[in-house]
Amino acid sequence: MAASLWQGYLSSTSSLAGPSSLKRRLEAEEGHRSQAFLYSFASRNSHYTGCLRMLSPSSFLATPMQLRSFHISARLTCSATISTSNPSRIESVDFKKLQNGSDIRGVAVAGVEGEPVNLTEKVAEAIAEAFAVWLVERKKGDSSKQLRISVGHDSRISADNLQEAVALGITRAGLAVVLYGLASTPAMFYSTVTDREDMFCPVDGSIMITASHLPYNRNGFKFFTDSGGLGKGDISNILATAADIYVSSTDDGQVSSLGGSVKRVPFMDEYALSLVEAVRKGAGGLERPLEGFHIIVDAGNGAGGFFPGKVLVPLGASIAGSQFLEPDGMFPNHIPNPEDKVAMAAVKKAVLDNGADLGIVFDTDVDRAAAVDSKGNEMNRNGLIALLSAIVLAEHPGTTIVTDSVTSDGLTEFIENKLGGKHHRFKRGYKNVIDEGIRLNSVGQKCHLAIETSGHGALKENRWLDDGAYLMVKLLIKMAAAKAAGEGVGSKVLTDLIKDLDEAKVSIEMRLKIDQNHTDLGGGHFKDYGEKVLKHLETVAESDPHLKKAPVNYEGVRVSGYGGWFLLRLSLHDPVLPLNIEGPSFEAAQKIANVVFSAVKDFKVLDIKEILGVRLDSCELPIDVMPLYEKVANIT
Ligand SMILES: O=P(O)(O)OC[C@H]1O[C@H](O)[C@H](O)[C@@H](O)[C@@H]1O
Repeated sequence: MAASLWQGYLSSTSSLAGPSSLKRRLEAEEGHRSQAFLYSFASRNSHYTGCLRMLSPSSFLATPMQLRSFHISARLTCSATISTSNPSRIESVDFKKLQNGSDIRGVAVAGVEGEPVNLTEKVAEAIAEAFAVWLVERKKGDSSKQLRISVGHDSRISADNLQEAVALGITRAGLAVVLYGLASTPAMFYSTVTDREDMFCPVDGSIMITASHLPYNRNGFKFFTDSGGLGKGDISNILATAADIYVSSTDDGQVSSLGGSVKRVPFMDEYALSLVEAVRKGAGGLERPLEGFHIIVDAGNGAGGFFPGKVLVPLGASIAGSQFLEPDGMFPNHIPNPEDKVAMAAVKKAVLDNGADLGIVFDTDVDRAAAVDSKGNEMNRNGLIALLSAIVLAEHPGTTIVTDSVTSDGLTEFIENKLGGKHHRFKRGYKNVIDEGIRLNSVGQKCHLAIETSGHGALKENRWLDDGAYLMVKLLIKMAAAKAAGEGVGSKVLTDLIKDLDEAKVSIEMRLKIDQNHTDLGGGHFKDYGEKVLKHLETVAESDPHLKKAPVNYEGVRVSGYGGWFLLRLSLHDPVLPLNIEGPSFEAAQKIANVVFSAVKDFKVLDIKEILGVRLDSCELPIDVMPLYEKVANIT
């Protein structure tokens, strides 16, 4: 039996508790990883899973307690023929719980109390295999060639392990794998519609390994074909297939090899070039249309670090002061999330400190974005929607703008009365919003932009690709065009576009939890309970002369009154009723909060502490409702 000797880094990313198997994964790196071998085997008395990889010091970290610094250099002797004589059945997993709307999300790294790992490598393998099976079924008319799937990931610490597992699952189903490494979610969709055989494109399907802005211990998957992101129904089917694959597999120590159907290509370069070309085209064909502009990017240590060097620099912009471009799955600086106040404050500070013209912030996987102008004014949430609406409506007068449900009344007024467009306020959820934009066009109602307050957004001209980077491309084109027209360099052209947007003085978002362990729930489903709360609130609101129910509304209860509005709705995923309130003053917001409070206070399963926080004076606030006042920091 010939033994192979390897040297590299050994680290643990799994629970220290329980009789979990030991897996060692060895990857030989030769040149550009032209040859990759994957071995796995089990050991009953080990209490951690391991990962060994050569020359890859950055991503393999230790237990979450010491994640930043734990690296053990090890010499391991490993034989491909090792096997156990007693194969153990793998631990049971509730695959349904991994569904998050049209995404898959789970806990991939152990160590956070109350959050056991449910997205193990074995689970990931089964899910990837199930996606491959789904894809084969869908493309069965085209059986002449081996189908291929691209795989990319964001900067999470579990990314490399999951990527290997995903590649294994796909090859087991007999499909080819194209690995992109660190990538953005929109680039993955782009790979399904790009004609570049030297890059193995178009691929038939694509998997992005990401959990967006969620904490470091989570991870998940998004799936694409050339028709866009998979929907909820497809994800449910894939998870059901994956559960079957998973239970019929054993952790038997058999050698698995990725074989030769795995390729690696620098696809992000190709995608970045498409953004560069879009700006050049939009700016009248100039090679360096951003010459003279100083633009700062804050990637929050996610996957967006490519943007300054590969998009802005070729266009001629200065990127000095751009920050947090290095991928770091512990997100040491701030959460990469354009809705997050700390993230927005960070990019704002960088813009002001450096005297830049514009700041751009991305979420972890770059399907969401926001901006700040040279004065530090934030252009996110309603502001970003207003800005993109102004740009799109100038190109397509009268078009419909589809948004999510938590957009402001001020935005409607701006789109309809100032820009002459139509605001179609739909449901929360980027896929809901984008699909609605596509549907409207199919029934003859023109729509060119579908965008959420979260910073997700898609344009018809860009194949409805949900792409934060492309939203920023639209802003860059506007700035470049203004410069070319002799209107000067800077972001004033953007600021001016939304000067008539009337933003509410107070904007509050709360998430009222439905306690699933409460005896009053009586074993019922939280969604049914939430619906009861909403029904009751609706009845109360209808009988209150100060209030007016929104005439058209697609989810929850949306009501105007006291110069502002509220929306209470069921979360898309969680046992939570998110409550949004906007008002012209804190007093008005309090009055609105009182309405909701009085209506829902007898629903004991609902945690209404947060509303209490709005009702009381700050001096009377109990400690546990204090966080509300951070939310109220939106008072302008
Ligand atoms: O309904 P919520 O819990 O507020 O979540 C709603 C959000 O869920 C996910 O994060 C989706 O990616 C977003 O598009 C959506 O807006």
